[in-house]
Amino acid sequence: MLEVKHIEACYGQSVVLNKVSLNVRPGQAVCLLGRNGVGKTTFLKSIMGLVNTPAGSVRLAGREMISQPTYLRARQGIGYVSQGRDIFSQLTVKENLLLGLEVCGGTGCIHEEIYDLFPVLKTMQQRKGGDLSGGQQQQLAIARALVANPKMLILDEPTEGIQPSVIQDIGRVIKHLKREGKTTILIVEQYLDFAMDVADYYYVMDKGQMIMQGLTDQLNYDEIRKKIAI
Ligand SMILES: Nc1ncnc2c1ncn2[C@@H]1O[C@H](COP(=O)(O)OP(=O)(O)OP(=O)(O)O)[C@@H](O)[C@H]1O
Repeated sequence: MLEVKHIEACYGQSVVLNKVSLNVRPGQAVCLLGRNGVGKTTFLKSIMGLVNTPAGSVRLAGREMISQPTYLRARQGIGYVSQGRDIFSQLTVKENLLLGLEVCGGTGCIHEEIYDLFPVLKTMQQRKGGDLSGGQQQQLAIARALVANPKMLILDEPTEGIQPSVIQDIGRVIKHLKREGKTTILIVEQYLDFAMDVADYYYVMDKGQMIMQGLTDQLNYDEIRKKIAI
């Protein structure tokens, strides 16, 4: 579904990613692990066209996207939930969700399934985004990405700073999406237990390069912990 090949990314003169490759097969959930500052967020931004990528290729369902602007990548089916969540604090929960439909030209509606996945959003539809807790904002950000039915959902550290019960809820949603088979998922995560619970395959990044990869059910916990420990 997603094939990233030999991608390079830089901020000005500073090269952050050096020929990084990663594949996510249709219906899979893949996690990208690594210490702080190794380039994980930059990698996701490269997929979305939010950083300068002088070399490499990003294909979604076989289609090259590397020269396309971010909005076209989103329109082709990538839902991206950034680390900061980017909730509009002065808009209501419902208005934030409606913005998710802009990806497909503002047409369509918020299907009941979204509220089934995140019941808290139904009860809080008229509340301002800024009044929600961090965990509720994270759920809103994921829901907003899902309203456009993305082929590929990309999550940047969805558990960061979030209480355990909400982490469990987010884990349940990811597993549900996998079971449904309609959405392929790529997650950057530092919380190893969560990543192993939801993902089928893992990559480990260090200093702008992939250093390990494999099936999560064959993963050696101690070895990985050493690679991602701060
Ligand atoms: N906008 C920017 N301008 C310049 N350098 C940046 C910018 N954003 C990130 N960097 C640098 O790029 C490198 C990789 O950062 P990145 O945020 O991709 O890492 P990360 O693995 O996602 O870390 P974290 O887990 O802390 O989010 C770091 O050295 C960082 O300082």
